[in-house]
Formats: sequence, C-alpha cells, structure tokens
Amino acid sequence: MLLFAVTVSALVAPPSLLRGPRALRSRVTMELIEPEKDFLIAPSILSADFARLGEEVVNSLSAGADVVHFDVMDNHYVPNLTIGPLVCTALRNHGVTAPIDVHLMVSPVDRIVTDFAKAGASYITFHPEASPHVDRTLQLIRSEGCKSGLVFNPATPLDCLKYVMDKVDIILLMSVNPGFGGQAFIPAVLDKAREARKLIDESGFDIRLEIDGGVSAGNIKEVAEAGVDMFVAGSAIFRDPRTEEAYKETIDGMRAELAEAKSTLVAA
Ligand SMILES: O=C(CO)[C@@H](O)[C@H](O)COP(=O)(O)O
Repeated sequence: MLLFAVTVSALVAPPSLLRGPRALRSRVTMELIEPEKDFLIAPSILSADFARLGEEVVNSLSAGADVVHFDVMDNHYVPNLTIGPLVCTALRNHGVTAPIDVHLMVSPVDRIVTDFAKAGASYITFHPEASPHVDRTLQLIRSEGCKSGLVFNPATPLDCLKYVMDKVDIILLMSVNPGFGGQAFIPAVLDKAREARKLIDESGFDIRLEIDGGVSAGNIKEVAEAGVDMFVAGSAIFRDPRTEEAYKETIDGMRAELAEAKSTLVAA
C-alpha cells in the first residue's frame, strides 16, 4: 500500500495563499501533512446535523476519523445543493485542523478552486465530465497548494487517468451515483477499484485510492482488499445517537475490519 510522502514543496504556500491572512496561511499549509496511516477514514459531513456542524465534525475526529469529507453540490452537475467555501472557512475557524477533503460536484469547476484553497481545503477533487480542461484544472488545484484528484462515477471509465497520472494525488471512485447520502453500495465498483489500484502501483506515484458511497463496517474489508486505502462514510458514521461515543464505536468497528484486510493483503 502506498503512502503519501510529504514533500517540502507541498509545504510551501503558493502565491495565492500568501495573499491571505497569516493565520489562515499557516493552518492551510499545516493541513497538507497527511496522517501517516495505511488506511484513512473520512466521514462525509453530508450526513451530519448541519445545525451543529462544527460539533459533529469535532466529535467524528475525536472518535478517530482522519479526514473531513466535504461534499459540494450545485444543483446543476448533481441534483442537490449543499455547501461552499464559507462553510469550509467556518470549520477552520471552529478549530478543525484535520485535512479537509473537498469533493466538488459542480460544473464549471475552475472558478471555485481558489476560493476553496483560501478557505482551507487540503484536497480538492472534481469529476472529469464537469471540467472541459481536466489537465488544466488539476494543475490549478496544485498551484493553489492543495492535493488534486479526479472522481469517477460508477459508470465512468478510468480512461483519462493515464494522461494525467503525474498530476493526481488522489483518485476517488464513486460507489453510488453522486447527489445523496444513504444509498446502497454498487458492487461493480470493486472491479474498478482493482483496476485503479493496478494503475497506481504501475505508475509508481504516491496516489491515494478513495471510495465514496454505501461504505460501512459491513463491506469495508472487501473494499480495502480491492485496493482502496481511503474510505468515505456518511450515513454509517453520522447517525443516531449523534455522540462521539457512538461515532467511535462505528469507526473502531471499521478499523478492526481494516486490520483484517491488511493481514490478507500482506499475506497475498
Ligand atoms: O458524495 C456523496 C454522495 O454524492 C457521498 O459522500 C455520500 O455523502 C456518502 O454517503 P453514504 O453513502 O456513506 O451515506
């Protein structure tokens, strides 16, 4: 399993961030340091209680989550409308220091990238169908000091990846059709995960393989064994009772399954 290396260049604030306030600048650069773990768990705040968002995010992180998954929907690229850069800034101002993984389900993409970088995004991912110039958008994200990534819907092939492998830090496979939480996992995506894992390993680049949709303690082991190392889970984590203890129980259950997956992977 590949881990991200933290490079010196990744820690240097790009010119656009240097225009921002000093406090924000140091927070943003700090959050580019990824947790040194084989597997990352990223609760999707789409299923959080938005009336208590700061508290919900802090509880999920205290419960053992690694990354905050931040779903941005525009009611154009996907049939739902959620949150933007102001909410990302609000989470940073609330004291959230974990990496924020911004999943853009918006079209067009480019004009919102800088705003999210300034708001404290750590990763920014987008759908290739939503940007006419995929290579340029990936470069833009990195030039803003964030880790860049592409998102593939369940029926979207990975074809374009081979041309931009050197420009992605993360590949996100949707295991549901984007737009809503609480949908059932689409098993055909497991084959795509194996395909993506092969591409990553053959490329030699440090690239995370993330999955999003219908992930729970019940299927996370199988997903990890297919080569995934970053797991978004919304409704499996943010559910009643909405307490840190309940979130910890769920995340601990996922980690136990991941430990088993790791044994299988090491033995193979
Ligand atoms: O991006 C999306 C949906 O478009 C996801 O992040 C969902 O929010 C995941 O929710 P669950 O399927 O885990 O409930």
